[in-house]
Amino acid sequence: MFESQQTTGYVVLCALGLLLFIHRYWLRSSGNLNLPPGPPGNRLSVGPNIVRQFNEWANEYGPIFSFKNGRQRIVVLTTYQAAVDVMQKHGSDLADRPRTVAAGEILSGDMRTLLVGAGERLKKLRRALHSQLQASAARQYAPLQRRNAKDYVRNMLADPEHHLDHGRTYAASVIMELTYSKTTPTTYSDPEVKEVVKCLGNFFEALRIGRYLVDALPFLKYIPFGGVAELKKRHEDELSLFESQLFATKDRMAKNATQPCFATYLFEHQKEYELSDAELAYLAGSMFGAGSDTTASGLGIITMAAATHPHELKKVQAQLDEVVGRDRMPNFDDEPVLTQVTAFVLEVHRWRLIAPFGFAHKATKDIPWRDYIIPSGSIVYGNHWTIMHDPDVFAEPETFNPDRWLDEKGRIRDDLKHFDFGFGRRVCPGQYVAERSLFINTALMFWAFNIREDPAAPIDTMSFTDGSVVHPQPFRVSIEARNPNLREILEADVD
Ligand code: HEM
Repeated sequence: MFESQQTTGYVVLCALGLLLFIHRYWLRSSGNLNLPPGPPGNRLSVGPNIVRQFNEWANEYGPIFSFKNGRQRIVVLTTYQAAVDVMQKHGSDLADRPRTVAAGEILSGDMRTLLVGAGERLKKLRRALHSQLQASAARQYAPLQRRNAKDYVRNMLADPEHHLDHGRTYAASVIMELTYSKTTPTTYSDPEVKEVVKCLGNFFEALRIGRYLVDALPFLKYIPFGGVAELKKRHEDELSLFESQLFATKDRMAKNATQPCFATYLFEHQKEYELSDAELAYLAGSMFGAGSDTTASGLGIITMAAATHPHELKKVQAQLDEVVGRDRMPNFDDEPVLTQVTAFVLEVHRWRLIAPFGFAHKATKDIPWRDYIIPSGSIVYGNHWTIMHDPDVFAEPETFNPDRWLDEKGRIRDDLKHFDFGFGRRVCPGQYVAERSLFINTALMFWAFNIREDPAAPIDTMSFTDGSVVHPQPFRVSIEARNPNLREILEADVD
């Protein structure tokens, strides 16, 4: 009896599956799978504030919308489920990047990982990155991350007004040491760092839609005047900067005067990866662009969230007091039990996105989703902001609520994800290093300080810079040590 019921169940399921398949096949073959809905006409420019525009269209058109930008079709996914179904499950069909002539081909000589299209070169670059940044490798940076996080605490204690700059200093120092084994103190005013930051500014400028005519008229690439000449010059300057940093490390290697780092690893494995000197220089050089700016922004948002949500800060501090106590500072070994710290950071990733509309992927196959088709060749964005504010998954999405990341036993939920690090095959390779940076700084900062909003200067938590990676606009906070012996404990602490 039970067996026959089970068999009938299977038959019904198979029949339903077959019907669905036939329906899809019929829709596709009859050309009836629709293009996703979207604003009419040709949107040659989506306006200066892409985040706002994408959010408005998400409200109007729902989980998926599309529009034409010149000859290019752009498709945007706006809900959590759409992101899982398309960006994650079709990761291999979306591993490519759209062509960017100004930023990718000319300025970066087609060597900046972020913009390299799918293919052999990308595989080699990502393999090299992965070997040094994957979860197990990321653990080796614990001492350097914690040492710099303590400097962050020291800087906050001495000069709370410049808290955003201290976040930048932390992020720059960690990346410079991890990449080139640079151990001399790093600040944003260092000439070397200033040069790298200038290159990063040039890069984001070149990425801006409509900034360079050559993106609309690629043949201009071969006529080196005006914008193209400027981009070529910037490429030469950038390459020579990245090469000088890389070869300085090689010189130190020859003198046995360097610690192992990403650059030394690259030289030792250059033959295996079959990468040229210029490719190595870019691979190492663009770590700063990808890893420093983003991490610094994350630290700023954490301070913003703490100052504007005192109740949530207190909850984290209560756990810190219980697990760590007041006589020593937290460390990475405490991480598994400091679930409130992890939940706070996860909620920061959801609440205010560091890369709010994500980075462009390119479809290399037709991708069906529900009754729609994402045509091969489309540029596809998973809109991080709306995905992480999807009310079907995150109740009251505007509310900063770290508890949503915890299960009933207070453990971190494993059925929920944030997409601040992107998707599928192009997911951020630095995510483990970044997560550990945000964890240790949050643990140390919240252990050390009460962070408060200054009632005379209320914080606008929606006030951010524009761009692919955004930063909080400057805001004031009051920072007060929780322990009168903070300085002594800091000095006595050894890694
Ligand atoms: C909180 C900090 C960070 C955030 C929010 C972040 C976010 C992202 C995002 C959204 C992408 C693009 C993913 C996509 O296309 O779907 C990306 C790519 C990348 N990130 Fe990160 N990132 C962070 C930190 C780092 C760090 C610390 C490093 C290096 C140490 C790093 C290295 C890279 C690289 C090399 C890429 C290009 C990968 C590719 O295009 O294949 N990132 N990151």
